[in-house]
Order: sequence, then C-alpha cells, then structure tokens
Amino acid sequence: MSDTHIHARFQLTYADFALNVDLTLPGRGVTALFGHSGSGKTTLLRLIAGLKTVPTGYLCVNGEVWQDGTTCVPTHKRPLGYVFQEASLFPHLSARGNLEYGMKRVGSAMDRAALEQAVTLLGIGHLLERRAHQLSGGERQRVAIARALALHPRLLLMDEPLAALDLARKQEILPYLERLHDELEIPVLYVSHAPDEVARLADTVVMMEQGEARAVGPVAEVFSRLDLTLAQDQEASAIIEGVVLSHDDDYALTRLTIPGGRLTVSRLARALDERVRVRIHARDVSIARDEPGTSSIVNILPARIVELRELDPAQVLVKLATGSGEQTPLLARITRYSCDRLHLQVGQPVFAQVKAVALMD
Ligand SMILES: Nc1ncnc2c1ncn2[C@@H]1O[C@H](COP(=O)(O)OP(=O)(O)OP(=O)(O)O)[C@@H](O)[C@H]1O
Repeated sequence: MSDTHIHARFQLTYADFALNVDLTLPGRGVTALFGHSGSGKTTLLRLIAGLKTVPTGYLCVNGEVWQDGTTCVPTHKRPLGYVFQEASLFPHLSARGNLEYGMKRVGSAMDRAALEQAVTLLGIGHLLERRAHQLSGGERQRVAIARALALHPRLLLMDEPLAALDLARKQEILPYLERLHDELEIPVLYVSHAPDEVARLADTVVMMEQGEARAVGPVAEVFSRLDLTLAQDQEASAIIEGVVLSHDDDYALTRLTIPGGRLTVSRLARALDERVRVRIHARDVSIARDEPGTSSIVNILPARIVELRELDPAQVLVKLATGSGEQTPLLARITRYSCDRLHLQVGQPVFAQVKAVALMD
C-alpha cells in the first residue's frame, strides 16, 4: 500500500537555537505548524522546501523521497508551492500575467486544468485582468495562493499568509483558505502563531516549542490538552466538529449533531447536513454535580471529569469528556473555591453548562 504521510526528520543547530524534529504527518489536509515567535516554524518549513539543507535530514512526501542520506532534491525540482507572508506579485503584470509567469517556469509540465481549478478555488476569476497594485492585500494573497496551486504541487507550504493583512482582509480570505482542506488532494503545511486561525483552518496541529514538536495531533485533541499553554490561555477553548441537524426558525436556533451528542446554537445560515466547526471557550462552561432543573442555559451536557489542573490560587481548569462515548472534549475554567466546594474529582460524572457556542467564522 502506498505511504500517504509526510515523514520529516531534521536536526539543525544555530548559535542560539537548535531544531530537532521527527514527524509523521497526514498526507492530506491542513497541518498547522503552530507556536510562539522563534519556536522554529519557519526554519522547519524552509528545511522541508529545501531552501535550507542539513546533511542528515530526511523527508518523504506521500511516498516520494525528497531528501535522505544520499539524495537531496533541490528546491526548484521539488513539486511544491510556497506562499509567503507578503504576496510577492510582479506589480507590472496583471493577476493573469502573474499566474502564467509562474507556469512558464515549468514549461511543458504546465497544466491548464490546474490553473482553472486554482482560479475557481480562490474565487479570482473576476480579478484576472487587474494589475497587482489594483488588488487589495487579501486579493493579492489569493492570487499568490492560486499561483502556487497552478504549478500542480504535491505539497503546499504557507508561511503566515494572513499575518500582513488587517482584520477585515483576513476575514475576506479565510473562507477561501477553509476550502483548501475540503477540496485539495494535497497536504498543506500552514505556519501560524494565531490559535483562532489554527482552530478554524487546520485538521492537525504540530505545536512547536524551542525547536521541538511538543505535541502533534488532531486540532480538538491538542487544543484540549491541559499540559499545553493553549489550554492555559485566557482564550482557551474546545473545538468541536458538528453537522447541521435542524433549524428552529421560531426560536432562531440551530441544532447540531456532535460526536455522541447534540448542541443547540443561534440560528446558522447553513444548510442541513453541512459540516461546521464551533468553539466553546473554557470560561463559558460551568459545572454542576446534579442535573440542573430549571435553567436559562440551553446546552446542559452530561460529561465526565478527565483531568483537573490548578492554574493559580483562584482558578482551576477542568477537562471534561461529553457525548455518549465520552469522545468530545470540553474545557471548563472555574474557581478553585467552586472546585473544592463541589468536591470535583477525576472520573466523576457531572453536567457541563455551556453558556455560549461560537461558530468558527
Ligand atoms: N540563519 C540563521 N542563523 C542563526 N539563527 C537563525 C537563523 N535563522 C533563524 N534563526 C533563529 O532560529 C530561531 C527560530 O527561527 P524561526 O524563524 O524558525 O522561528 P518562527 O517560529 O518561524 O518565528 P516567527 O513566528 O517569528 O517567524 C530564532 O531564534 C531565529 O533567531
């Protein structure tokens, strides 16, 4: 059976920094390289692109070895697309000119179908005759992504593609990026230090810390690990994948199916059966030992306590598992006082009261 993974093993030492990773990542979908500034995300991406090489490195992408002890395919021969923070378009060329310029480099290997598909995926058909300077930052970045995809890469690398954009431009481009994990057959490695972006776009997260991969796994799993800084942050939240089950137009509500259970949220402008990703902040979840009788809170979910972690003298973070098979992680941030008063313990069945659920877009 063919290998549908990315295997990447690199060790590198600079004067004040060392990178040491040995990763096996999915060969499809969006994998975020996530971490603080200086944790080594860009260095890792450059090693994967071959822009930086170390003699002991190993890289195999969906069964193709790009680097091992004897071979190191040079960057320009690696079938990859690279999107940088700033879209580096030629200002004197139109969007179309920029797309085709990239394709000329691959000569006979150029693939019109790939170009058409990239133009459609990024929604830039109506912008093709505009010069680069007549495009907004978000539109330029969409052209840059389409240009990378038009080369029919077998791996797409994106280094903080939204970092140079203001909030409005980010919102404009995010829906197009979201399509990447639904519609692209190739793997995408996406560098970001923004938890929101990662929660919304990525399937898998590699959490980088001081040159090492501190955690690797599905977004929902990594975001709910109490030993990682993500869960300890004020914005800590559980990420849940749901499917639209029904709408209640009378009360302006939508019911979602989530693994092993249901959630009710404000009316979503989404079709039935559509997949959605929601986040529930730890600060919006409280815990009751007994099933609350009359409550204004709509979502009261039976759950079990998986882990407790004291954040400071005042606060405790609680990891819960909800759903019939207890497969959906939830986080709750409560006072240490309440934790003691309720005698909360690992393994205990409780009720999670969810005050707010936010759609991830
Ligand atoms: N050519 C180099 N020589 C020496 N040190 C370097 C070199 N390139 C990067 N570094 C150092 O390696 C570390 C990791 O840098 P890197 O750019 O990979 O981090 P990052 O996680 O991508 O950060 P950011 O989010 O700020 O881009 C930093 O401390 C940086 O100063």
